[in-house]
Amino acid sequence: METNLSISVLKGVGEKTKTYLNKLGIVTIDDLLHNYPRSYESFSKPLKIKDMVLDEMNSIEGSICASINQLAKNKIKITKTKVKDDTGLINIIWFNQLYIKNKLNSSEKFIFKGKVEYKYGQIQMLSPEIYSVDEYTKKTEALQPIYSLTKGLTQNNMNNFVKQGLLKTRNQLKEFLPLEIRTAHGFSEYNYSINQIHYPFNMKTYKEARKRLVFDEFLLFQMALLSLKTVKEQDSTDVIIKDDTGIKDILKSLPFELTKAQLRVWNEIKDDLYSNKVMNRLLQGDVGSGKTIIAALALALAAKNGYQGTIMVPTEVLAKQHYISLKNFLEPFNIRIGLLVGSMTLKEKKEMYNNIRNKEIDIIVGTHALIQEKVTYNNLGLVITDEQHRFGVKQRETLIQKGNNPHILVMSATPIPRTLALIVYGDLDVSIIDELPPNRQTIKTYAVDTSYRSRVYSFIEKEIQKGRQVYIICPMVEESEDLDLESVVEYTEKLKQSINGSIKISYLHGKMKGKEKNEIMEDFADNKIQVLVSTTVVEVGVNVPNATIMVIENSERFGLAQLHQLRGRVGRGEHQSFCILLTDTKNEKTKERLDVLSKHNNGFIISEYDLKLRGQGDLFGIRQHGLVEFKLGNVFEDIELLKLANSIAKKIYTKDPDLELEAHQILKQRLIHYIKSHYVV
Ligand SMILES: Nc1ncnc2c1ncn2[C@@H]1O[C@H](COP(=O)(O)OP(=O)(O)OP(=O)(O)O)[C@@H](O)[C@H]1O
Repeated sequence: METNLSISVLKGVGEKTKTYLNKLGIVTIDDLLHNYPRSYESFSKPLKIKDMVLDEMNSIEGSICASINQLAKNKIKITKTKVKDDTGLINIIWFNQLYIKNKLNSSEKFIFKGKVEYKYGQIQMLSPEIYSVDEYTKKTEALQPIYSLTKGLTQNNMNNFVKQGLLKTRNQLKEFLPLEIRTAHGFSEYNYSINQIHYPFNMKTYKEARKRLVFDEFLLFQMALLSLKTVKEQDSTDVIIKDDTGIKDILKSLPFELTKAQLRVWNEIKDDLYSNKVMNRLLQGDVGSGKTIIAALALALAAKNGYQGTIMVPTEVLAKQHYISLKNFLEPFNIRIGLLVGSMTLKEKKEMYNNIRNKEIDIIVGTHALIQEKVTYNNLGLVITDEQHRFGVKQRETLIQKGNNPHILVMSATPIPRTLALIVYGDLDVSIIDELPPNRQTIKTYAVDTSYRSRVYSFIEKEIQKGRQVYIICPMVEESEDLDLESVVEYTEKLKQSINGSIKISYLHGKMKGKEKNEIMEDFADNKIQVLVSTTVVEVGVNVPNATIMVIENSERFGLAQLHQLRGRVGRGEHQSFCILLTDTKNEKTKERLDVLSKHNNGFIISEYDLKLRGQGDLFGIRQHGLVEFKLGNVFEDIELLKLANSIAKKIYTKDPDLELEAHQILKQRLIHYIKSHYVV
């Protein structure tokens, strides 16, 4: 059975439904079967009649006392039944289903599942489902899937499609885990697991299925990572870095001293660069901890030793900002910096390509534009990617390929525990900047409801009078039809009416052209714009130390890690900064989340809370940051399985580097499919 058949082969999937399913990432039967339930519900044990809860769904077990069929005045056919157990009696009513009366044999017991209401002066159950005792007992053990939906789809639709999918592929999915691994670690069979993850017989079979499928996800991910990784930790490099004399002068020229944590990390990086092995290091640091200067020093060291270096960042705004910082830090020391981003004109780009090729530039800062075919580097010795989880692994690889075993530094502001980082990022060494520069004041954070908005605006006016600047974050770009969310464009208009007319306000969002965005950010950096209303495009790494207020509208929409990142845009200078989280949420969990932010400023602590507060599979921003997408696996809770997958992936490659053994053929096919669907640039 070909599981990559289109979902259109299923009954009930027409063009419209197909687009709805596509929205959920479901294109083939294979996708459908790997679209696991979001959660499950099970049938609860039947209650005694006296314990029924009014206005809720109840299940009761009882026998029939009497049943009659009647015709009501409005011609509706009614079946009325009295059911009793040892605690009481209840009336049950069905409409237009006269056949039910014959079904209800008075010598048998039945289970009735339905809503109990007080109507016409008595308690009654309306149109319940009817089960035999045996049937119902089975249901209490089984788990019913609940799927994520999109507009146009119902749980019934999804159930129907998945059931058809399972029927079509019945026990013919190709098992790809070698038998040896399955038996050694007690993993259940593939077909069984897929069936059980959708319709578990009971909790035990669900757990078995989940364990197997989580392992699958982790194994494929680890194997993909290893297969894409052409540069291994142990590889030697021809990049020779010996002389750091120039660096001492740069350090002396800085307007600040490096913190202890920065110094430690800088030494770790320097040691790597001095060794004859390729550096493969992850640099983690909380927001505002000062990663940029470390990157600048590493690039300068490479340049002073005759090598080109690049730094690839996810947005043009950030590229421009890094370009300016690096110029300030390094140009006085005869290090030439260039910028390469998509929005440059063809002429500008061509000129930059030439400069790079002829080594008239030492350090190139840019976005994806850096990995274009036309870019030929001249002695590329160091590749830095900032916020790399926004890039596919493949993109990082493409850049590395353009050098001759260059050193690699990956920078990230998403705090994750060290053991996890090691696995999730492959075998990178990890350096952590766990200290903020001195004289930073804690950002005062408040979660308030929208009735405070006008007070917030007065506060904004006061800070602006003092010369400071403000960010306001809204979740949407344009007015949205079905959600009551603030949109950037509308909001800016409203804001202009609500605050002092002389305040300069502008907006920024991801759909604007690169050039336009750069101009706005430059104006904001130069204090030509005082209030910037923006979507989360400012989230990653924007550095305007004069900004002291961060207002986040609809803050309930964001995860903790993202809120922490957003808040990190203020408090980057000497002035006291504030973060105001506006929300009208009544949800206790959300309030708790916002409360964590009000109490804590340290990203590592916040990430631990995030883990505790969020449920399974929805961990602190990893998914939201696109770091790694696991459908079932939770890299924290399933860490043992992740470690196992890591070691088994390595074993498989050691034994069979090109996956040529017979026992690995189906695994290889599955892996190719996985890589194609996850990592194609
Ligand atoms: N040791 C230091 N002492 C004082 N200021 C510092 C120090 N190191 C960096 N800074 C300043 O702190 C600010 C934040 O630094 P940087 O932009 O490098 O942070 P970051 O780690 O990249 O943060 P983010 O992840 O939020 O982008 C900058 O204005 C920088 O000049």
